Amino acid sequence: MIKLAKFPRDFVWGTATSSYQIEGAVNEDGRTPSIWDTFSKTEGKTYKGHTGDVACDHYHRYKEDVEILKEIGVKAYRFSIAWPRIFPEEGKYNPKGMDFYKKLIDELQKRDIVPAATIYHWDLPQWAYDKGGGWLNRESIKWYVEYATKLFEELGDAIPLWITHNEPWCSSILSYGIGEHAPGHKNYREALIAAHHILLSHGEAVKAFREMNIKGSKIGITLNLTPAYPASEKEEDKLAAQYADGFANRWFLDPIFKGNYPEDMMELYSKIIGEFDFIKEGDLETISVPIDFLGVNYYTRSIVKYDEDSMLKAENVPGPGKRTEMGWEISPESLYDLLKRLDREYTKLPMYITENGAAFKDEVTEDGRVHDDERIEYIKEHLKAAAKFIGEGGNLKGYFVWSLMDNFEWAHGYSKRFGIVYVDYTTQKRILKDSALWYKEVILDDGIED
Ligand SMILES: OC[C@@H]1[C@@H](O)[C@H](O)[C@@H](O)c2nc(CNc3ccccc3)cn21
Repeated sequence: MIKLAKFPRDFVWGTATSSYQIEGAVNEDGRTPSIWDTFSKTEGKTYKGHTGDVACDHYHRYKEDVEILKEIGVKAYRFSIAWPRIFPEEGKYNPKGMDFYKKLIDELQKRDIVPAATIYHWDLPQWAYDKGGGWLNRESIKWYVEYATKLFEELGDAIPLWITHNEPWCSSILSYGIGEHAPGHKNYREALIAAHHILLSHGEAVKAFREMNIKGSKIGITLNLTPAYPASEKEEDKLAAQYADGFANRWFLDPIFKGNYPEDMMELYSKIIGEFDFIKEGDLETISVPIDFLGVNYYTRSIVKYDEDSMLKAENVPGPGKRTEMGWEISPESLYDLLKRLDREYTKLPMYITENGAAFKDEVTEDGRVHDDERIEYIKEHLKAAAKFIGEGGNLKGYFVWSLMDNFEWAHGYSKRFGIVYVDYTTQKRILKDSALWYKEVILDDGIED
């Protein structure tokens, strides 16, 4: 069999999850509610009122799940830490909450699996929201740094890859502006204030991490990035794509890597939100403190045409490609374009694809298996794009499939399955899908065969 794409021997093959989506045990060992506990229990916010109360019961089944990671042969496992387990109340550290993560890390280390920890993957403690709206309150930076510092103290060098935030775009724009995610606000000025405070909290945590001089550990941030393409060669469609790119990507990439918000978006947004009085002297220096790597979450691209009436002057146009169960166009070539653009315009730092994957209609067939050929195809095509970038000298160091297992898909509840491992939520039985068996071979070969 010829190899379609070969990866470096030290390429980091992983899978990813997040705390609220898999753990369950929402009232156990001192954990208090997060904004997602509140949001998911609010009428109409999630599919059929689904919540993370039980999820994949990973809090109790973590040993079995780490054994599955070993069976698949991953080199690294990206998970997130639930802030409400660590600080159930402001200023009140909960060692029992930390103990869970120490046990999880211990299981990973026993199997030579590298832990990659996301400090914040959207489960803000409800107490923080109750004090001035969570990320709307500039005090959230202090609360976050206290939380992150405790993690560095307790887990420090046991975690080689620290990720400050998962997708600030989602925890701000989607959550305070569009309202699809917790806390469900629909106020664009609030969204930009939240984004600013989240980015500031990132910078302050990196500074705290540097002061602690944690040997062998690296720190970065994960951004969800969606390349925007014009629907035609018309100048107005190109302008629409510029604004769509600013909305999704540059509003976060520029402050982190260039130390400023993009001028064109500042001008556009000022007409909507008024003064940027929440940006203080020195903030952009803090946000742009040097990091060690960039995490890239890639799923799909956008194609836009000019729309005078929309805030962004852009209207999405459906692409020609096949779609996943989320309705997202499958566009592996756009991942290559994205990686090349990041390398060209933003950073030569190591990058990790910290999430890439797809939801498809998965079912357990008579043979007790899940033949998810579409997911194999999706991952294969995106790995080929990644290999092409590496082959051209691109500094891509790893790839984490989203997700290890089916889990709570936010507003979609359990209706969308992203896992390479199937979860039967009535029995909590795990079944390795064909994609997990295929990924195992890719990892063994450090490459893809057709
Ligand atoms: O939707 C799949 C995953 C989700 O389960 C992860 O928790 C999250 O990190 C994640 N981010 C994206 C891409 N961004 C996005 C865009 C619109 C809505 C929700 C997420 C996809 N995903």
